[in-house]
Amino acid sequence: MVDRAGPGPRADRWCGVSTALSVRGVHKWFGRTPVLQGIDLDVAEHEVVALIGASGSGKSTLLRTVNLLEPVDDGQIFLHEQDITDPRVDADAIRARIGVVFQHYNLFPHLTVLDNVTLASRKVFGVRRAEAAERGLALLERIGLADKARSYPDRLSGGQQQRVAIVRAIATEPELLLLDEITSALDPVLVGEVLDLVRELKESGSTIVMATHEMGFARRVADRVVFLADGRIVESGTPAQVFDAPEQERTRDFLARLHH
Ligand SMILES: Nc1ncnc2c1ncn2[C@@H]1O[C@H](COP(=O)(O)OP(=O)(O)OP(=O)(O)O)[C@@H](O)[C@H]1O
Repeated sequence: MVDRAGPGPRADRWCGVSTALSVRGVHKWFGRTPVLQGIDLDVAEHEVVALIGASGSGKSTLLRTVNLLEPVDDGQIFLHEQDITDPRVDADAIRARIGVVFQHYNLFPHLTVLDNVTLASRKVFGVRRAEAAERGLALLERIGLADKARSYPDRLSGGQQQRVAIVRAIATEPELLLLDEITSALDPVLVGEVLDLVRELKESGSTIVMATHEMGFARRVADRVVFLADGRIVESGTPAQVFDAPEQERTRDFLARLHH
């Protein structure tokens, strides 16, 4: 694997950064099919990493192993130096430290927008209703949707729902945010809205790992782009390095195919 990104400008900006996530030698099989074949990936605090690669290359599976939705078959994953693949860990407690947003917004349809945003703070962290509501409203304000607080999700556009799903994921101030194809179900205008929000999160210091098919999205938001093929990291670097001057033939082939 080739990583040309180095510490990069963000490491300078957030001086003294530590490693938020460390994936070490992770293997995963589905039956006899190897899906992750020795993944090593370190993500610094405040870093935004985009996983790119063909369909089936293992991006979602990697995110799912980090969120403990899939057990690893070999290797270890550390969240702020805690081995979260240790079978003795409390998986729910680990998941409470990680925010996740999927392609389909997955808001609870029977809960109002505000209750969607505050549910985890109240149920998992025991924050009092009034305090959770105040914080939830502030988050909705931030994305211009405070007037929808009492609405149900089906009254919102896809882009609005996806932004609510994102603020719901950050409402508990997670140490790490995993975004899995969050723009795939949206039309181009709405992609822009979601992109702006992710950029804002980046500016406020969130640590993000996102799987995406949108190279424009990866280029504009990521500090580092990681290209996966057949469950392996083939190449990693800054967006300019990977997109404009890929060193590996497989990366070049993948990018060339996107343009045809
Ligand atoms: N639960 C499962 N059982 C069996 N095979 C699975 C399962 N989940 C994923 N796979 C297989 O693992 C491989 C990697 O899938 P994964 O979803 O991680 O790829 P991806 O890079 O995220 O693809 P996409 O870009 O299409 O979302 C694929 O071959 C897929 O069919």
